[in-house]
Amino acid sequence: MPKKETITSLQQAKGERKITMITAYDALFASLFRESADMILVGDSLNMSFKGEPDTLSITLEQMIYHTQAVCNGAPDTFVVCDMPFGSTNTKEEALANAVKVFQQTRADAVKIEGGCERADLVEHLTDNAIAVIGHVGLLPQSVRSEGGYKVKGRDEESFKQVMADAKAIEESGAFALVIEGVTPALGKAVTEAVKIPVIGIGAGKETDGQVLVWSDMLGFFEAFKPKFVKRYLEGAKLVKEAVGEYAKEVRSGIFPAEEHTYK
Ligand SMILES: Nc1nc(=O)c2c([nH]1)NC[C@@H]1CN(c3ccc(C(=O)N[C@@H](CCC(=O)O)C(=O)O)cc3)CN21
Ligand SMILES: CC(C)C(=O)C(=O)O
Ligand SMILES: [Mg+2]
Repeated sequence: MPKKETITSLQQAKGERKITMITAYDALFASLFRESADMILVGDSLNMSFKGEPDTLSITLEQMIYHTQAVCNGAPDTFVVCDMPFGSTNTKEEALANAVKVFQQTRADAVKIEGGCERADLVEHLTDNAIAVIGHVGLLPQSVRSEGGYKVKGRDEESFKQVMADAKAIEESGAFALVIEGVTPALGKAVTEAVKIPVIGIGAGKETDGQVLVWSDMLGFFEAFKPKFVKRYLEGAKLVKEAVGEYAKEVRSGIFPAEEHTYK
């Protein structure tokens, strides 16, 4: 098993090697990812692909903590990041209290917070109080209702400049890394060059310091979700359906259970 990444080793990776991040929501899959991924993100995307909700907004801090505990159990030697859910970081005080809860109730190494300039003070309050923070700029899934959809950033000058300012403000606030989501490759590159902290992209082109994907998307389990930035490395849904179909057929025909599956 590779050695657990540290904040220092992740920061030293910038310009030297690409950082690989994948989400996980449970111990079993986390244990399968630990040998390949540098970091595991317990993403609030689990509200969609695990719970089946239409967006990420309704997941609670308690649910995030439960899944983070599971992931830490499955990947004890992997750097684990817990997404701070919608509504858990509205004020500095609330954000710190909730991040402390995450650190006390799980073995997460860091938390991730969506937002730019408007959250910079809040992120600084956390980093001042020994909470390791990853920022998240660009397309912000927790703003889907206020923005009226998932909108790629950087196609116009205004959003390009805004995301650049967001990234710099979050770096200033002491975040040790940044996730950038749903931006043009030019903006992904510009942000990566503008900050000293590692920038991990999702739908942000190939010039970032690393990549993150949602496990159920890249393994082809989440059939309904196939935005442009997802590459399928496995046809999970197809394989699972075939296997369960085979099982059902064998039960119905009496092939399963066979002699070797039966107690003597
Ligand atoms: N399973 C899963 N995977 C994710 O990557 C993910 C989640 N859930 N939930 C939280 C957010 C939501 N994400 C999303 C959701 C939709 C689009 C989307 O519809 N993208 C359009 C872009 C439209 C445009 O060009 O402006 C696309 O067609 O790719 C993108 C990211 C990414 N995150
Ligand atoms: C898409 C990634 C970056 C995320 O925030 C999540 O999985 O919730
Ligand atoms: Mg998230």
